[in-house]
Order: sequence, then structure tokens, then C-alpha cells
Amino acid sequence: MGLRFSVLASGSTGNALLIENREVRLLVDAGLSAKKIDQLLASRERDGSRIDGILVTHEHSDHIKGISVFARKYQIPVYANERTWQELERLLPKSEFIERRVFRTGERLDFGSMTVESFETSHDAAEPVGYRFHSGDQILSLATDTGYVSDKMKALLADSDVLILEANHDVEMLRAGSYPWNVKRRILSDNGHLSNDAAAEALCDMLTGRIRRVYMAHLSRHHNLLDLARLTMSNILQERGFQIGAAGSMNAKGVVLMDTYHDRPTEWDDLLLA
Ligand SMILES: Nc1ccn([C@@H]2O[C@H](COP(=O)(O)O)[C@@H](O)[C@H]2O)c(=O)n1
Repeated sequence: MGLRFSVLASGSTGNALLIENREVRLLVDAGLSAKKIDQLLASRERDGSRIDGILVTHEHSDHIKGISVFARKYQIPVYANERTWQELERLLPKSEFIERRVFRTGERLDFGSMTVESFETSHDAAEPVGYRFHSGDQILSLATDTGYVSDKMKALLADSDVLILEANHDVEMLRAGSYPWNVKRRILSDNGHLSNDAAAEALCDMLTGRIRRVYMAHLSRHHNLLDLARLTMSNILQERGFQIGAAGSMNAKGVVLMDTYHDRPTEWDDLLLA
């Protein structure tokens, strides 16, 4: 059954991903106000009353800010692993009124005809995860907020039709930027965020034939630019012999690099399309 998704918002001002097939609709993270999430959903002609679950990647505010209000307003169950739940219970207002579901890291959960699998990422949160969504023979994977892509992650992510992968910063822009040194060190660490170069290097190991599109996600507004991320990643990939396909081209050869935005959703992506 066909999967489709829209990255509703991506970056440290708030993250949310909408994914659905004909029967099931899920949100991953709700890191913006509930009002803003309502607006973003409306712009994709959806609303909160038909969301079957909210999956949480980790407890940082840009991933959970709107969860409490949104989940309670529409009575949507929230899924996270045990250690993330411990943090959510501490951080979220009125968390006792949220429908609490445990999604253990590494397990698969069936949501009707959609199966979701979580996997460990490398970030300075309690128990951060990424997700893979299976519907029929289609797979979408999401890996943001990770300072490092392990071989285990690479193997999982390589087996995806479409990948949403963090490309947070340009290293030189970050080094020259105004963040305090301890923040820069954190971002650059293995528990921080992937740079454009690191994302491309990891991608080179993952482009083994299945991945057709990669969404460059969680870009810094201070230390990155969409064009720079695209150029840096394209250069590295092309140097390694990979072809970069044209966005929007139905018969794109090679991998297509797609944009995400802080403040507006991406167009629907039907995984079935070439
Ligand atoms: N003063 C700051 C600014 C940012 N952060 C964290 O750094 C990461 C990257 O942020 P970008 O907005 O540049 O993508 C992210 O995890 C921020 O929360 C910080 O800790 N202190």
C-alpha cells in the first residue's frame, strides 16, 4: 500500500514529519506549537483528528514542544522508548493525560498496514532514535539529530527507497560563527549533528542501489544554506562517481537531493514515483 509523506518543518525551530498510507497516518515529532502544527497539517489538507499516533525521536524541545497540547487536543497516543518517556514525563506539561505507549528501540510496531521500526541514533539525549516506515514493499527512513552514522545505521538506511537525512551545518560556517565554543564542540561531536560533508560521506556508503531520493534535513539557519548543502553534498557524491538526478524529473538517474524547510512543508512525496 503506497506510502506518502511531507516534512512539515525541519530544523532547530521545530520538527514534524507527516507520513501516511491509505489506512494509517502518523506524525513523527511535534516540535512546534500545536497551533502551528494544525496550520502545517491544514496546508497539506490534513487535520489532527485523523492522526493515529505521534512517534518521538528524542526529548529535545524542537521535537516535543507541541506534543502535550496537540496529543491531548486530538487524543492521539504518543510513542517513545522508556528512557525518552522518563524525560517526557518530566518535561511535558500535563503528561499524565497523554496516552502513553512504549516503543522499544530496535523493535517493530504494526500500525495496521504500516510497520514502523526504530533504531538507535547518536545524539546527546536519553535514548534517541530514528525510524523506518514500511508499507507493502516501500520503505522511508528518517535519521536526523545524529552526530555519527554507525555501520548498523548505514545498513538499515541503505535499505530505503527514500531517506530523510540530517545535513545540519557547514563546518567552516559553524567554526566561524557566534555560538559559544561549548555549543560548537557539542554540535561537532559524535553526539551532535551531521555536517554537510559527514552526511555526504555517510551517504556514499549507503547508495548501494535502493535509495532514490534524499531529503537534506535539520539545516541550521545560522551555519548552513540550502544551496551550500546541495553543492557540498553533490560535489562529494559526484567525486565518488554517483550521479545526482534532477529534482522533479520523473526519470531521474542517480540520487535526487531534496530540500526541507524550517517554516513550510515539503510537497507530498509518493514513494512509488520514480
Ligand atoms: N545557543 C545555542 C544554539 C543552538 N544550540 C543547539 O545547537 C544545535 C544546532 O542548532 P542550529 O539552530 O544551528 O541548527 C541544536 O541542537 C540547537 O538546539 C544550542 O544548544 N545553543
